[in-house]
Amino acid sequence: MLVAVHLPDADDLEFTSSLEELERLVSTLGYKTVAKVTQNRTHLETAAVLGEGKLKELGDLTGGDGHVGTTAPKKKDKARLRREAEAGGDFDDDGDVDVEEEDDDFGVDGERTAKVDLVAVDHDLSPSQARNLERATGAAVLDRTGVIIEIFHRHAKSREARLQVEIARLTYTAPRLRESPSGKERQRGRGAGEAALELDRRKVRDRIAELKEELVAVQRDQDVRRSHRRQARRIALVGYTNAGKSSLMRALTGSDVYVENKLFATLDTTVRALYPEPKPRILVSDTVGFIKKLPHDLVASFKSTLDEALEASHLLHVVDAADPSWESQLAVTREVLEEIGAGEVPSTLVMNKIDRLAPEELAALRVRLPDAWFVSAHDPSDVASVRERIIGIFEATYVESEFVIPYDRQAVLSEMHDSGRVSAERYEENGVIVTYRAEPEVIARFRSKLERAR
Ligand SMILES: Nc1nc2c(ncn2[C@@H]2O[C@H](COP(=O)(O)OP(=O)(O)OP(=O)(O)O)[C@@H](O)[C@H]2O)c(=O)[nH]1
Ligand SMILES: [Mg+2]
Repeated sequence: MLVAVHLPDADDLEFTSSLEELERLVSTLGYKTVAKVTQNRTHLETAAVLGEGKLKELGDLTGGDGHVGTTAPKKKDKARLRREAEAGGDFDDDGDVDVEEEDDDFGVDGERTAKVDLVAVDHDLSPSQARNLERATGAAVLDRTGVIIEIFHRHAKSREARLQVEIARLTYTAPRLRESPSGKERQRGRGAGEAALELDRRKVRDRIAELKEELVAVQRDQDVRRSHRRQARRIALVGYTNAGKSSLMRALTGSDVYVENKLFATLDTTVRALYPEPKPRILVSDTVGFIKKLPHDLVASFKSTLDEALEASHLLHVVDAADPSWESQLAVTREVLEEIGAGEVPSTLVMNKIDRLAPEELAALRVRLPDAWFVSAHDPSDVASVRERIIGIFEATYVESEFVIPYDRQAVLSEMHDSGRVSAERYEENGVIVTYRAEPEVIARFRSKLERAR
């Protein structure tokens, strides 16, 4: 069940697309949305976001009693416990959790026929709002941040990503611990509860510190690995989630990175060489997608997941041109890039999925964005032209120079072929005269190499 309040500062498109995005986010978690409860209001209600009447309506739909009672929530906490148990929660070693029956025949017209597993709210909830909503609905409640953290938690694969997500998750859960005592604490009775809570909070703090240390170690290892790749020329694909970065990566590198029509299909950076390989080769990084209202702790985790990519000399900013909210997605991506210190890296807009646009829409966009590349990642000839243009980006920095390479130093000539473009070779008495185009640093490197040999 999705819940959102249409506040006066959001226009209709923003409101619906945000809600649709939330729907896609929960579907990434494996939930099917059965209904959306929305309300026009000037502000969010302090107690439980929705007004009293709407809250009652929501309770009817979810099988809860629809108000923020004062009694200790007994039954309702099971949902939370179960979720935490499923998610491998760190605080509840109480494995003895009742699993409530699941029932699929939910009356969309709002009859009280079945329970829902999750109420996802498209606003940031305070711990007490979340708590109150859980009481009123009898279901587990997550806000957008909680949903996103949960996705990362379930899907992060690399050691580094998992550490970062765990830190974000604990930081998110810690304040919520205060107002929602876990089963373990309740068993200990009232007085003990307080002490146990203190203990739990301290445990969380210690654990966060521990994880941060581990993270530093993992990152040190990666720095070493990265420095081996440093000479390579690199570009990074960045952009909003589901824009088509991985699809483009696959097509450009002939690799089989994961592509899926779901949000946050990619959570780790992968690096592959452009294929067929130009000389010198160019590395392409595929990165995690951005999303609006990205939880702050995850921004930090994005930063480090993205660090590698940000060492790229050029960013291809991939945009889903067929998404009605592409403009705000573009703005969000730029903001986050700015925030993680990548605002200055040169970038090119790649308007993707143009196969989904009507010809006149495409024409209008071309006029608006004269410098952007317009492509479909599914069209091989578009991909080929992206490849050529990527090579072009690097060759644009080339300068031309002439070298004399003695006959006993022909190995240097073959190295030169590997790191730039040899445009002419003339065999003379004292060696091969080579007209060479490459990056200025590369030219300088060969100069000093040949000087030294003399
Ligand atoms: N029609 C069309 N669909 C595309 C195109 N490029 C990608 N898609 C589809 O868009 C969906 C998302 O593609 P991905 O490549 O996984 O997107 P991503 O940017 O890597 O997404 P995240 O990893 O979730 O951030 C998939 O269903 C793709 O098949 C395109 O040019 N045209
Ligand atoms: Mg991807």
